[in-house]
Amino acid sequence: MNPPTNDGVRLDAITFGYGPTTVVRDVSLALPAGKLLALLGPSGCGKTTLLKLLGGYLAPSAGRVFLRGRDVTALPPEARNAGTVFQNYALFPHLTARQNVAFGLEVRRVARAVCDRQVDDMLARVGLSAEERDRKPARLSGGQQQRVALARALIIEPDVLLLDEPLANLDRHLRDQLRTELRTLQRQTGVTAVLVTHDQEEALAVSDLIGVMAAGRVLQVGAPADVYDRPRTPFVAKFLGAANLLPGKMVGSAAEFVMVRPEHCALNPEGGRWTWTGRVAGVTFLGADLLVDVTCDNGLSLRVRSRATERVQPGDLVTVGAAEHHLWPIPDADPPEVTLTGAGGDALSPTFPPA
Ligand SMILES: Nc1ncnc2c1ncn2[C@@H]1O[C@H](COP(=O)(O)OP(=O)(O)OP(=O)(O)O)[C@@H](O)[C@H]1O
Repeated sequence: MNPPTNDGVRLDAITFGYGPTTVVRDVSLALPAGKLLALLGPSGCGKTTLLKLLGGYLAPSAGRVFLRGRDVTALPPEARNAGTVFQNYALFPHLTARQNVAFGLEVRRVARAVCDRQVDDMLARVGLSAEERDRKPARLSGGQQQRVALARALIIEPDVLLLDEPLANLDRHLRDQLRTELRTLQRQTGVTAVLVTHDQEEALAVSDLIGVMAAGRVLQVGAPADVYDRPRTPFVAKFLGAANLLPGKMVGSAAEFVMVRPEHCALNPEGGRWTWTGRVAGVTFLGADLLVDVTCDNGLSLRVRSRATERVQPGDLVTVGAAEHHLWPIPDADPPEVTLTGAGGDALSPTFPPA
């Protein structure tokens, strides 16, 4: 079968193990050219391994890898035209920023004058000042080093840009700023990109598509809002943000859980078909919002995100309501090797363990 020409990246049934331990299981996905895919999942789920399989640093035990419609499964990294940015920058310490970025062009024997111009253009695009360009990595901040790493990856006009937690070592403010810059640059250059992250917000904020991974599988791929609003499994629901998972079925659905996000729950609504009564177990002040945890008579715990102007205290008797269109019956179960609790600690404990 010929892959469609708008393919940026395609994985067909990729499986990989370190020795006998399988860490990537039968992964298939397609990313159109020019789009950014965020691979999101808890530590150890196989994100970096999948990125290495894309870059050619590892070879799959089964399946095929296509970049720009070309079957690269048997090709080594240097024949794949992939640009890579790692969490730890991995710049050449003895070279200046300029020389680091020029390296990829020199290997390709680009003429000196052309090379100089392109390197300067690229370093300007990533926001490095003229003076910083002549510094070695040790004299650049983490954010500046990551800008150089990005320039170095982009200057070769890669078929795919592979980003392995590139912002993880930066402080929060810089991380937010750089992720916006990264996204702008990716859009401007039109490069197809795959970003590995365990940060839900980062994945939702920068990507065209999110692939949620757990235990070596990609459980769902879709547009951020789609995956957030319509998760296919309980794990996906929980990993993308706080979720109330109500055990039980809605009429016409085989789902075992119905999801409602805390921001779609209201305290003491007037009327409504979907309401639960209980006592406030805890209140967390977040500035603009409050998180209100409610324990219902039947043992159910519900979290409500409401405006901080709401006046509630632990012990108050309240009603929690949600509009029917915000109730999402989760269509699939998690695969057996994926456990909500085992995969990521407390944040992933199901609110309502299955009976
Ligand atoms: N070189 C290796 N040899 C053996 N096992 C490995 C090796 N590298 C990774 N693993 C294991 O493979 C699994 C997947 O690792 P991988 O680094 O792909 O996960 P990850 O999702 O990127 O995690 P993190 O977010 O912590 O980097 C983990 O269980 C890990 O311990």
